[in-house]
Amino acid sequence: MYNFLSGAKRSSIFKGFSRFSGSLPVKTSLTQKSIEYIYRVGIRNNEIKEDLLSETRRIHPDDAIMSTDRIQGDFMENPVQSMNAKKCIEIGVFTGFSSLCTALGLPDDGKIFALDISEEFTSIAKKYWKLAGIDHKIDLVIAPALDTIARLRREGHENTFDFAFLDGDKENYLHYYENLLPLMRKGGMILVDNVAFLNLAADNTQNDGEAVGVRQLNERIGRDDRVKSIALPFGDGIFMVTKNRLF
Ligand SMILES: C[S@@+](CC[C@H](N)C(=O)[O-])C[C@H]1O[C@@H](n2cnc3c(N)ncnc32)[C@H](O)[C@@H]1O
Repeated sequence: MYNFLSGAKRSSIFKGFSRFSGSLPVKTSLTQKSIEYIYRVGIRNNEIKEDLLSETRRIHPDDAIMSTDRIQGDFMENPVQSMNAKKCIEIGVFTGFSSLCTALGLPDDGKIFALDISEEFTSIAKKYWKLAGIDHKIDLVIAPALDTIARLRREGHENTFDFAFLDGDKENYLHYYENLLPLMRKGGMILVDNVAFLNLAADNTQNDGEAVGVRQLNERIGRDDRVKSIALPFGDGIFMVTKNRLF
């Protein structure tokens, strides 16, 4: 028997939870308590992930906010594993949390090209990748990511990547996307972090380079017929983008 509360009780509980934003009906019934509950039951315990994030907070307290959200990290392991991804690329490594999550979804012979410019941040990454026993899956490249992507394209890697995670400097987001897409195989997936960019993307009065960069890419993806896409409202917002065809 269908028993999702009685009709009257259901409608009284949901009253006020369906909010309208312009012409978009947004059904959100989640209270803060429920969000915390979902995080509690939904995130799998992993000591190395927790240790990496707490060392990041201790050593880089002012930058620790850059780590990918804990639930997003666990989320990304799932498409990586279910699509049998083997060849991945990440732009923006920081202390290595998102690369660790991607690597945990890969088979033993999978590979991530992990791109960053900071030896200092990524020294923590290397320590935890080794502790997790996944360091052999990650090739760290310390150089401006646009240069590394251009080199990969020249060296014949176009149409070969299964999965990409875009989380680098936001001013360059649109350039990263346009240069990453040719590297992806048909059906390959790009996850783009920070769709909301700390609530600045939705505020058109915020015109610094990073907010503008994120906004430009969000609008580009939404109109791009080379891909399927959906933006998911958790963490700082994440765009899931799948390449439709070769071009
Ligand atoms: C938001 S953090 C990445 C967070 C990471 N995904 C994680 O889960 O911890 C952005 C990173 O981009 C790097 N970055 C900034 N400019 C870059 C560039 N031109 N090329 C490559 N990486 C860059 C920074 O050093 C920083 O580590």
